[in-house]
Amino acid sequence: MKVLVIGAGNMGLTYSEGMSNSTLLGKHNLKIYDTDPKKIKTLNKQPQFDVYDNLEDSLPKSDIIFIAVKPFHSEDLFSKMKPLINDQQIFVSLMAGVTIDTIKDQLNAKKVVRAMPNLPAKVGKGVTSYTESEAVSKIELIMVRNLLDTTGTSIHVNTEKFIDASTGISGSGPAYVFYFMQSMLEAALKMGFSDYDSKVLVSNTFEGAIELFNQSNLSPEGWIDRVASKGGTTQAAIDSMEDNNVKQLIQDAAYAAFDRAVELGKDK
Ligand SMILES: NC(=O)C1=CN([C@@H]2O[C@H](COP(=O)(O)OP(=O)(O)OC[C@H]3O[C@@H](n4cnc5c(N)ncnc54)[C@H](O)[C@@H]3O)[C@@H](O)[C@H]2O)C=CC1
Ligand SMILES: O=C(O)[C@@H]1CCC=N1
Repeated sequence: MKVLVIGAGNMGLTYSEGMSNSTLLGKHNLKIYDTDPKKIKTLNKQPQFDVYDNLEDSLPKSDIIFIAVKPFHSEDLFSKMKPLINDQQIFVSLMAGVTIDTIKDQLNAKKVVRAMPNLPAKVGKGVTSYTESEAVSKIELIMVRNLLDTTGTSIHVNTEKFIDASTGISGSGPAYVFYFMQSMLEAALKMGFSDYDSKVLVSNTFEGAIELFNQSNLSPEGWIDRVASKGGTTQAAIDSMEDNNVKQLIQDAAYAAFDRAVELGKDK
């Protein structure tokens, strides 16, 4: 099985590293193609990848092709790929919004998997949702899933609506968590802690809370009850968030990302 990754940015490189560190692909079965000469130069120093600056030499002989460019680059890319592809190849798009129908039409491809990963894939803790076009067989889907899972875990969804929805939850989600972290860091700094101490307080609070959650069957609400004493400090904080409708605002944000994913698909 020969894999090509198109676009060596955050996501493309993360997947390339995940796949090359796994036992799924033998040596020289992972190719990376990018148009940025600086990226090519840096990547050429990494022996685990075969790096290409053109599609003619990299695309025709690949079995599974990951597409990890920004959505607005897809149209131009597809027009260049179109003459070089065949019906047996499987295209795995990591792009937000771009629909399977768009990929099938603009690329003239049959086998398409649309996936929505997230950035913790960089540390093997990613979560990816994925769905496929009719022409992708069960075995092919398992092969793709195994490749996706080299960066963490994945869930299969039956419709693309859930790819757009998961963009609003898990795809963009790490940024919401970082936003919360940034807010807590700024609060700690305002209270007079040093940069270093603020970071230790905030990062360990997040890490510890996630660990508690993962090691139990308790819901986040259940854990809030364990932290909060009646009439105490946590209750004061939670009351303040409830008064300010923070839960609703976070849900609105997730829906804004979901809506934007749908909109990106319509722009094409
Ligand atoms: N960054 C994230 O957290 C997530 C990103 N995504 C999706 O992944 C895709 C890539 O995002 P990032 O990796 O963050 O972008 P990025 O900007 O880090 O990487 C894109 C790469 O594509 C290359 N490129 C541009 N045009 C090209 C072309 N025609 N042929 C070959 N290479 C080309 C660029 O040189 C760059 O290296 C996007 O479509 C995004 O929607 C999905 C989920 C999470
Ligand atoms: O912001 C974006 O459009 C991409 C998709 C999910 C995370 N990053």
